[in-house]
Amino acid sequence: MTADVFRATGIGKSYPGVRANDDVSFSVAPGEIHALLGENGAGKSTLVKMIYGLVRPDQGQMFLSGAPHAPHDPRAARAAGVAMVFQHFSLFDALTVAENVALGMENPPPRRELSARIAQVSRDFGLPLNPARRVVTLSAGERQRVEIIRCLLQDPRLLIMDEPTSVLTPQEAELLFATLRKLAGQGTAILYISHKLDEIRGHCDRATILRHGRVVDSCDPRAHSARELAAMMVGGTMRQIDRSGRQAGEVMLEVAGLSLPAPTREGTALKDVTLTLRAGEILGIGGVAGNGQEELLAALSGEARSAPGRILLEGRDLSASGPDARRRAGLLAAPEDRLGHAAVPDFSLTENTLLTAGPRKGLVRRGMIDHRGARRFAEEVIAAFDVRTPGPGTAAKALSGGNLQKFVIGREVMQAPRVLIVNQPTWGVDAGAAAAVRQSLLDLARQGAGVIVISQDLDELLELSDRFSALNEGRLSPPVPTEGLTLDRIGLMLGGAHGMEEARI
Ligand SMILES: Nc1ncnc2c1ncn2[C@@H]1O[C@H](COP(=O)(O)OP(=O)(O)OP(=O)(O)O)[C@@H](O)[C@H]1O
Repeated sequence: MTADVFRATGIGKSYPGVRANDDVSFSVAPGEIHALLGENGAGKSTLVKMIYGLVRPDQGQMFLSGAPHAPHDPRAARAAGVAMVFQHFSLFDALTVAENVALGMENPPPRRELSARIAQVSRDFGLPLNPARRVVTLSAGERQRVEIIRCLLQDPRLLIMDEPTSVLTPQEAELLFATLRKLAGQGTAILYISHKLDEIRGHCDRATILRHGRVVDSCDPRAHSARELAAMMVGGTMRQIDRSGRQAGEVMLEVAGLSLPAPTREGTALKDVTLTLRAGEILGIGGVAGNGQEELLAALSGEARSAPGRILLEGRDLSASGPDARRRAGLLAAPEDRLGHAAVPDFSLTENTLLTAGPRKGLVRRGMIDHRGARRFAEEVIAAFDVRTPGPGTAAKALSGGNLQKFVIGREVMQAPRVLIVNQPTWGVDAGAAAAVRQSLLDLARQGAGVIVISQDLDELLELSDRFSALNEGRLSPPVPTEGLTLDRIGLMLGGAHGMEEARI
C-alpha cells in the first residue's frame, strides 16, 4: 500500500557509453510540487521521458497510485493519468487554440463543448486564454497556457513540467506558479524540472537531486540557499563570477539606423536599431521573446544583409557581407536555437565545429576540409567548456541540452572573436555551467572583445552587462548603465511588449 501518486524503484537506463539513470528511486506525494534537480546530463529528461512513455527503462519499476506503471508510449501514459508540458511547444501556428487542444486529445468533444471547457478551465485556474485565437498571435506565455490547459483537460494525477519558465516573463512565471499551486491544492502531483534554483526554493515542496544518473540527495529546497542546492548538484562548491579587470576601449561595433523588413509573416521588422559597442564591454539586450531578438542576431551575423553603412566592425563596413566574411573579420554569433540552427543534429561535434569555425580557424582551405584540425578544435572546446560527452565523434543530438549549449558557446568563444553576439547563452544550462559560460563571456571582454548578450533572463543581464537596452517590437531603446538598475525599471523599459499586459491580469 502506498499513498504516493508516483513512485520509482531502482530505475536504470543506459545509452551507448552513458548510464543516463542508475538505480533511481524516489516518490511524489499528492499535492506536492517536486523538483528534479541536477547538472546538465544528470539524467532528468531521461527519467521523465520514461514516466511519460517516450523511453523504456532497462531496469526497475514505476508505480502510479500504487499500480504498476510501464507505459509503452505517451498515449498509454496519458491514459494512466500522466501529463507533460515540454520545453518546446508542439503547437500549429495556423490553427486556433481550440483546434490545437483538440489535436492533442484522444476523443475530442464537439468544438463548442470543447471551447466551453477550455474557457471553464482557464477561468478556474486563472489562465486567461481565448479559444478562438490563432496560435500565431500568442506570446510564449500564452502558448504555454495552451499546453497546460490541454494537460488540465485530461485531469492528470501527475503533471510533469520541463523547464517551463525559461520562455516566460517574470509576470507570466508568477501566474504559472499560482496555477501550479492551485492544481497541487486539488491533489495533483507535480514534477518540476528547472535550473533556476531561486524559483525552486520559492515554489517547490521537495527536491530530488540527481548526479551522473544517480539520486544523490533529497531535501526541502526551502530550507537551503541556492548556493547549497548547487553544491549538492555538483558535489562541490560553486565559483563566484569575476567581473574585474575590464576597461571600455575603442569602438568595436557600430550599428547605425538598421531597419529590415520582417523575414516572415510571423517575424519582427527591425526599426532603426542603433548601438555602439566598445572593446571590453558587455551590452545586455532584454525583451520578451518575439520582439526581434532572432532578427537582430541574423542581421549582425550576416544571415540577413543590410544597406551600406549600417554595420561597421572596427570601422569596416560589413553590412553587405555574408556570415563567412563577417566571421573572418571577427564578428561571431551564437543563435538561440542550438539544435537545428546553431548545430546540425545528426552531425558529429567535429563536423559541427566546421559550421562556424571553418573560416576563422583555417579548417577549410581551397575547398579541402582539415578533419584532424576540426577534431582537435572540437576536443579543445569539449575540454575547456567541460562538455560532458563520450567524444567529438558524438552526434550533436545525443548531447543533453545544456551540454550542447556549452559546446555551441565554446565553439565561438574559442575562435577569439573581436565581437561576439549571443542569444540566450545559458538557456537550459545548469547553475554551475551557466556560471562558467558567463565567466567565459566576461573573460572574452577582459581580453578586449566586445560582447552583446541577448537574453530573457533579466538576472543574467544584470549580472553580466555594463549597459542595458530593451528590444521592443523591433526597436532598441537607448542603453542605460546596468549599475543601480532595478527589475522594476527594466519592466518599464520592456513595457508594451506583447504578452506583458495579459500577464499582469
Ligand atoms: N538518445 C540518446 N542517445 C544517447 N545518449 C543520450 C540520449 N539521451 C540522453 N543521452 C545521454 O544521457 C545522459 C542524460 O541525459 P539527460 O538528457 O537525461 O540529462 P538532463 O539531466 O535532462 O540534462 P539537461 O539539464 O542538459 O537537459 C547524458 O549524458 C546524455 O548525453
